[in-house]
Amino acid sequence: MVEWTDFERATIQNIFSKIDYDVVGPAALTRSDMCLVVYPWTQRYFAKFGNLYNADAISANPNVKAHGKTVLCGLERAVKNLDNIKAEYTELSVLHSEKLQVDPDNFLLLADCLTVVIAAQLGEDFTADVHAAFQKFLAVVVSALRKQYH
Ligand code: HEM
Repeated sequence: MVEWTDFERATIQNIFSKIDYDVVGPAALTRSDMCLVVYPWTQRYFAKFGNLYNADAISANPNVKAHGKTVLCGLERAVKNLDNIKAEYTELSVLHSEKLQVDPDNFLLLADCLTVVIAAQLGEDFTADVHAAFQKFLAVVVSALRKQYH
């Protein structure tokens, strides 16, 4: 069972209330310094999304953009269920492991990309304490996503 301080709860809720899902999710996947570009092996999971030929193609790809928002909506479920993230993510974990066969090391890469984009969005509000709370949230999310891997 993960314990959250009041500060951590408030900080995580606050971050998600401030960010624009249509911007942050897609940016974390597609910005030229972000996940699908910097870690090109992550592209193999998205073959059906069409043209991922180079950074420009990736950032213009509407399927990838839509998926960025899907990931943020997935994270929102965790924010709304901070005390029960593992249970909330059971199906998502099974999906990524059994059906999509995503190498779970990639979760951390995407988590880091999200952190960079959110830090840029929050600017000076992204203090060391906020960073620590967000990092903890992502660690719990990643651990929940890994839960159903055998
Ligand atoms: C923070 C980590 C992540 C979260 C919260 C997350 C969340 C989600 C969600 C909510 C879906 C949609 C599930 C559904 O349709 O029921 C999804 C699908 C998917 N995810 Fe993830 N994901 C994460 C990391 C990753 C990573 C790192 C990869 C691969 C490198 C990946 C690959 C996929 C693929 C290929 C799909 C299916 C896309 C499609 O067919 O439309 N995910 N993910």
